[in-house]
Amino acid sequence: MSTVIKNGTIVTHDLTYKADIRVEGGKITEIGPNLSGDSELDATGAYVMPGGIDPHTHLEMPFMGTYSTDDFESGTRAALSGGTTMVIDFALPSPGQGLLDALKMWDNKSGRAHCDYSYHMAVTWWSQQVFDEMPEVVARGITSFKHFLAYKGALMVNDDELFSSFQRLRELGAIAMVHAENGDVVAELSARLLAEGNTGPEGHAYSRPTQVEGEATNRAIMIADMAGVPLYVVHTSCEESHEAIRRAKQAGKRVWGEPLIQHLTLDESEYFHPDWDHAARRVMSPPFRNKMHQDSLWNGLASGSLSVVATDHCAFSTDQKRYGLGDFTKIPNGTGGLEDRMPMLWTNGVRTGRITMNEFVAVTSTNVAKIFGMYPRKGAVAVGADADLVVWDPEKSKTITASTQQSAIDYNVFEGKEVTGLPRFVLSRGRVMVRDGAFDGHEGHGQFVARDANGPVSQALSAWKDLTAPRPVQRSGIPATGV
Ligand SMILES: NC(=O)NCCC(=O)O
Ligand SMILES: [Zn+2]
Ligand SMILES: [Zn+2]
Repeated sequence: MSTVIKNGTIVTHDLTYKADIRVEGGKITEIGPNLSGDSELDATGAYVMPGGIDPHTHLEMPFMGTYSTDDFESGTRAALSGGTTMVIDFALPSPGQGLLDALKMWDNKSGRAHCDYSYHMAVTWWSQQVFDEMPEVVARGITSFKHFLAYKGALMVNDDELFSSFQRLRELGAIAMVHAENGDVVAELSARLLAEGNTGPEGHAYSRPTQVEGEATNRAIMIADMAGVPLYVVHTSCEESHEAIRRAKQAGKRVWGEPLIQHLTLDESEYFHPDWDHAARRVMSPPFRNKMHQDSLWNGLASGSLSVVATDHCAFSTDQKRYGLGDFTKIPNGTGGLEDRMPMLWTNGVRTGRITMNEFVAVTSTNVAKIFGMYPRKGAVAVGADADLVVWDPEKSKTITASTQQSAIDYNVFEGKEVTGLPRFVLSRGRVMVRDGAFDGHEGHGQFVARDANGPVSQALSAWKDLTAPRPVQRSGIPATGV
């Protein structure tokens, strides 16, 4: 059975052209004019793009005494409804828990996914066991490892652990990832703010100024460079962090930055809202920033110093947020966004001229696939690629509201925002999951995607580090050892 997407304009990260696409057996089998097939999807007036890939989600994640509410079922339903056809979630061992044990837990949850998925592994503690289990994790196609420099006393690792882990990742050809906020400083500032009576959600923003992010980003970049491993900085929210990434890139270091759609489009005024629930629902780390920082992030996407737009989807209900009434440090950190990332980025990025359509495809899909070792199977409109495709109607509009969303939580941080640019059809390995805007998915359709280690960037960096590694100077006439 073949499906043909007809009369659309294909938009990839580097090309825009008119052609039809034939899909068969879950793959793209032909691209060209005047194709026909067993069934047809009309893409007249629409763009046909690689489905979005969100490289940063936390579905049913144990965190801050609870579990994030969206699981692999509701989370991937939300993803597909917004044009995202793959997510990479974080397998998160509790400190003391083995990596392989955590993977089993994530495998038990992900069977309900509607779309394809992969995992990053989190390194939340360091030991011989973690060191020994890393090769098996990489062999299973989980080739990126996240480290938290924040969340002191919970998930945070120290610099010696970070350096040990980064060196191991270099040996394995894996990618290092970092949540870059200085957890020691955040803990001190939080204690002081609480003691001074700053107990509300705005205290969360006060406790995490941009300096804590800039410092930690710079530190992680330098440690990664000394270890010789490529580094991916998650949720880059401010100029200080972006500046560190920009500077590192200019100096030839291998680093990528990932702004979130929330940081691009929402600002810190949310935390000063008179309604406690409104403010607490927006508590995430790092917090939202001001317009200057937002401009920096947009400019980074346009110039290429920032590479990906993600969501960090980690959705907690209002009741869960209320764990933090009277103490902002107990508000579960995280916001949703999976259904809204693509329409919000299109509306605020492409329609305003901040980024091009091709840049949109790059930062929502292709760059993710390249960085994380699954290109061109994912992130491409090419013969042989998985038929993860979105037929994007640039004129279709809606107002975002929790009452019609797929996410299981009771609010939406983008409530009331008008978006123009929405999926008409979304295909996951050829199966139509969204039809004329209506969800028509299938629980359990999603498959795990094993990713490659030792990508071109890892190879190049390793070769350069080997070439420039310290070597003893060979001197004649002087004994090599003392007498
Ligand atoms: N970002 C956030 O506030 N929650 C999710 C966990 C993380 O990525 O730090
Ligand atoms: Zn994080
Ligand atoms: Zn996260």
